[in-house]
Amino acid sequence: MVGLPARGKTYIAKKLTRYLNWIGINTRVFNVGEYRRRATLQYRTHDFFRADNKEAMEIREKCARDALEDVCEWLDGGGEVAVFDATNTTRSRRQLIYEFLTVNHSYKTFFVESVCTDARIIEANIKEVKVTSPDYTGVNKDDAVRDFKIRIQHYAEFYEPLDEEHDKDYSFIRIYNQGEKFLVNRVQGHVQSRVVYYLMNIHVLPRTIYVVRHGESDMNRMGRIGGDGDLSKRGDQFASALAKYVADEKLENLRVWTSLLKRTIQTTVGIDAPKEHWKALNEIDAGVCEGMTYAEIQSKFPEEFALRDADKYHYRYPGGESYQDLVARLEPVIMELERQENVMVVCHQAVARCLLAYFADKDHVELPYLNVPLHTVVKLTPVAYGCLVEYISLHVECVDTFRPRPQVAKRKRSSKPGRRALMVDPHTVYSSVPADGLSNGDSERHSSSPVESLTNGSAVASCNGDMDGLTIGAMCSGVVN
Ligand SMILES: O=P(O)(O)OC[C@H]1O[C@@](CO)(OP(=O)(O)O)[C@@H](O)[C@@H]1O
Repeated sequence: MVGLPARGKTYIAKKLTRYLNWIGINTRVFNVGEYRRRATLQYRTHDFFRADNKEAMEIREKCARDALEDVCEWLDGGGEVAVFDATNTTRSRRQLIYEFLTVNHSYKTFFVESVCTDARIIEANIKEVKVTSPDYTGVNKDDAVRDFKIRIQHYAEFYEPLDEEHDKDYSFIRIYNQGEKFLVNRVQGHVQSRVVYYLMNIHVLPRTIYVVRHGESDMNRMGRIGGDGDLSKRGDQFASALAKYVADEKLENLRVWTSLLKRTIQTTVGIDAPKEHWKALNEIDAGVCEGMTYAEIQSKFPEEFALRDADKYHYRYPGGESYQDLVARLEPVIMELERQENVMVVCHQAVARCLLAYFADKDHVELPYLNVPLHTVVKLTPVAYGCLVEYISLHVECVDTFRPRPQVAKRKRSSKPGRRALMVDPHTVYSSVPADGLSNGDSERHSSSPVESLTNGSAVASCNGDMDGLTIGAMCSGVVN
């Protein structure tokens, strides 16, 4: 990152990192401010940032070098992208970065500069995020704003922006006033071009995104997966409740997106807003298992069933898709969502999980077990460095289609290279979702053993998904080595 303080660098760094991780590129932010805070501990005024403060300058240099060492260690250990979040406002600092990472370690360096000349944006940024920074713990808000503005001046005295002449050999993007215009130079390779495309699509205007599953379907009531069934009577009631909810929210220029499947289109009939239907929003394709209950899959394809339980994110149904495939299919949807303002996406269980994982920064282990109940609106509101996630039940009864992370999952080393050796008990009994009322997770699985040990000595702790009303943070995060 490059740019004066309060130019949204950390916002960009975190958002980009969330996106790259979601598409499967292992990415991490290294924030030099955190190294500085660890090194200095006590509160520092703007004096600390004066270029003639020799002692402070040495500390700042050391922090940057330490962070760069950590970047290298992390990339050497299998990390794919490191976002080096600091001001990096001088040519000498950028040269140090380039020499360290590209010349000495052969990693590609790509600079992302945020240039901001709009005083209102800077003021808003200072007030929204800077005064609550740990640098100003216990400091009065006005004093913090005043101090921070002087800190910016100290940086501004020595600021050398990236420019086409001096920096023509570097790969970089300059973003002006949060996306008003861009200058892109020497993009090298696939990752950089995806980064550029992403950064050119995001915006910071306030808006709300709603992710909703279709109303309960006849297939849901029978506990059958996939297919293209109609809504049940209760599903229709939810459709009416949703139309009322949308009308009450009084959103400007709301757009409604559905999949091409009947149950999502039927759910939106009463909503008074322009609608678009995306094939990319169709539910995960369960291949040969389409239309079956989990119990039927388990009895007809016990090995497949066990494989899915062992690694639900990567498991691909024969003739169908995996969650990983689904994320790839949904990337254009995410990109378009980033470009839009208020949008309601009416979709399906697996699709909703993938979209929510992006917004709430959930990893591949948690993603396929996020609990997204039917007849519930998930409301996403962007806040400083992330997203507020609210679950709003519209109080229309429905079945529970959530199948918790299985309790029984053993692995042992394979004797045949390349073939995953699994010891998931394919005989654990499943019952289908009851057709006559609200089910809880208990109705679905009756398993025997609570925790299984792995052959390498560590354990997989099982846990059930849970929702705490406001966030989807309390989900499973078991680690499988
Ligand atoms: O990945 P799992 O947990 O099986 O959930 C996906 C399943 O959810 C279901 C319901 O069980 O989605 P949907 O919301 O479209 O009805 C199935 O169609 C789909 O296969």
